[in-house]
Amino acid sequence: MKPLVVASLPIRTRADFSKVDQINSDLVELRLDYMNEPYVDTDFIKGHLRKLLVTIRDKNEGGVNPISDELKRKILRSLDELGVLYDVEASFLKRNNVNYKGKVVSVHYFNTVPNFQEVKEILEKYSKDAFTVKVAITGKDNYREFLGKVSSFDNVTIVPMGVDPIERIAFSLLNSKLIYAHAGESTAPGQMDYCTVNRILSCIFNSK
Ligand SMILES: O=C1C[C@@](O)(C(=O)O)C[C@@H](O)[C@@H]1O
Repeated sequence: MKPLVVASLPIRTRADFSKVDQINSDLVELRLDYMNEPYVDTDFIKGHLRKLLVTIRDKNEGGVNPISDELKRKILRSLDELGVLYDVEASFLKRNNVNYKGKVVSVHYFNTVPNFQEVKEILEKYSKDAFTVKVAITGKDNYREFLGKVSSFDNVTIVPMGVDPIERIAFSLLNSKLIYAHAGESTAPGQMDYCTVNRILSCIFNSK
């Protein structure tokens, strides 16, 4: 199945929200952790519900600015009331009671490839009810074999980080619900621009 293309967009100021309307991808990820004080424009969210994936990335999983669990919990709960898709780390869910059903549950390893059992437990716990469970891993050691094992699970999103961006296309064809790309400014190593991703996937899936 063709993966959904997520254009990841750093949001530093309220003016940055207006960039969403210029982006023609399946989803636009609003990286609110780029803001010093994350701000949710409720009217804007309501007007773009089906296009948005809101992320407030924990600093210890690649986030830019620190945010307290309390503030993040409050924002995620308000986003849940609006019915908008958001990303929440499995590690955050261990500490906080917020809804993950129909949301992106994520885990990120920027330095090493972890023990598979750790990720297997996350996949088994969340993949039934989440929108998808996303596993993002740095391109070191046995990361291909590791992500190959992740691809055998249902409802996963596979993100190899810091490698040739074409590998994201390859893994997305294996079995990945989402493929992350940039809209001019990368939010992680190894992203391709979303227009190129759209073009490549159209060639692959329109030719099938
Ligand atoms: O978790 C992910 C994946 C990502 O880290 C990437 O490697 O494309 C980019 C982040 O913005 C997103 O929240």
